[in-house]
Amino acid sequence: MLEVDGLVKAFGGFRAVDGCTLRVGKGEILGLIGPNGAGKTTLFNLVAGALQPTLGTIRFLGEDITTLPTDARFHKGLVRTFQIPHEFHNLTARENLMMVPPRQPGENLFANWFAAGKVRAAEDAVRQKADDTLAFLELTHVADERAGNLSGGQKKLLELGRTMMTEAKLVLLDEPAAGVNRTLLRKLEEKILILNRERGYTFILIEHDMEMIEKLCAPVVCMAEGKVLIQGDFHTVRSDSRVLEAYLGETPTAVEREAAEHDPRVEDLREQELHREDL
Ligand SMILES: Nc1ncnc2c1ncn2[C@@H]1O[C@H](COP(=O)(O)OP(=O)(O)OP(=O)(O)O)[C@@H](O)[C@H]1O
Repeated sequence: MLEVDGLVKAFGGFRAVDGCTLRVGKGEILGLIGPNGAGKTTLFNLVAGALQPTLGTIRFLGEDITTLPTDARFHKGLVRTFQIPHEFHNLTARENLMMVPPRQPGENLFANWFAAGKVRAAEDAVRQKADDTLAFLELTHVADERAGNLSGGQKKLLELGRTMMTEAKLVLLDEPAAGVNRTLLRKLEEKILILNRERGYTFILIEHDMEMIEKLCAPVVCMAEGKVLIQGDFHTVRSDSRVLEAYLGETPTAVEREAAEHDPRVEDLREQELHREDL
């Protein structure tokens, strides 16, 4: 579905992404992990079209999209979730979903004037789709609530819902677990799995929460210093010494080592490793 070849993004003399080659197959939920500054978000920005690569190519469904603008990629079904924009906080959850479909007939002045009935029918269809999406996400009870008043987890579900209002094929999720409580996290995971297994969505998911990566993602790709370090199943990647080294830093100073020792992500990796050994 997605083929990234030799991708480089240089900021001045520094390469945030440094020769990335990656394949994402249809129906996968690919987990992208790596320490801070590994280049994950920059890679997302390149794939979504928010940044132009210095070198390399990106193909989506067999088509070279390297120079296509973001909205053209969006129309092809390559969708990145974004935090709900600040100016949308005063809109209700339902209205936030209804804003998504591009080129609504209601936006066209002449269509409004000449075909008011048609516009109303289209708006009714969009409203219905928004209500179906809210029902799927179990957010019907907050349909008329201002988006700004929703909890962190509800906002994440709504962001996922915005991708369901389009014909999304590949969805890029940037840290979906961040700021979400455990209960809503389980719900978010469940919805991602249903969208993947029953509705054919492919996902790339950047995440520091290793539990979520383990539950949802195959394959897992670990990036470090702008490069793909390793790709494989969660257990293979987790137990690869290069991955642990990347999280700890190759030649850490005493202070850095002390900080890394207490990094919750490293503790998380270690804990899971010990748990695996127990088994
Ligand atoms: N616009 C920019 N100009 C200069 N340097 C940048 C720019 N954007 C990112 N970088 C640098 O590129 C590197 C990779 O950043 P990026 O945000 O892609 O990492 P990341 O893997 O997503 O990290 P995190 O997990 O902390 O979000 C970092 O060193 C960052 O400071």
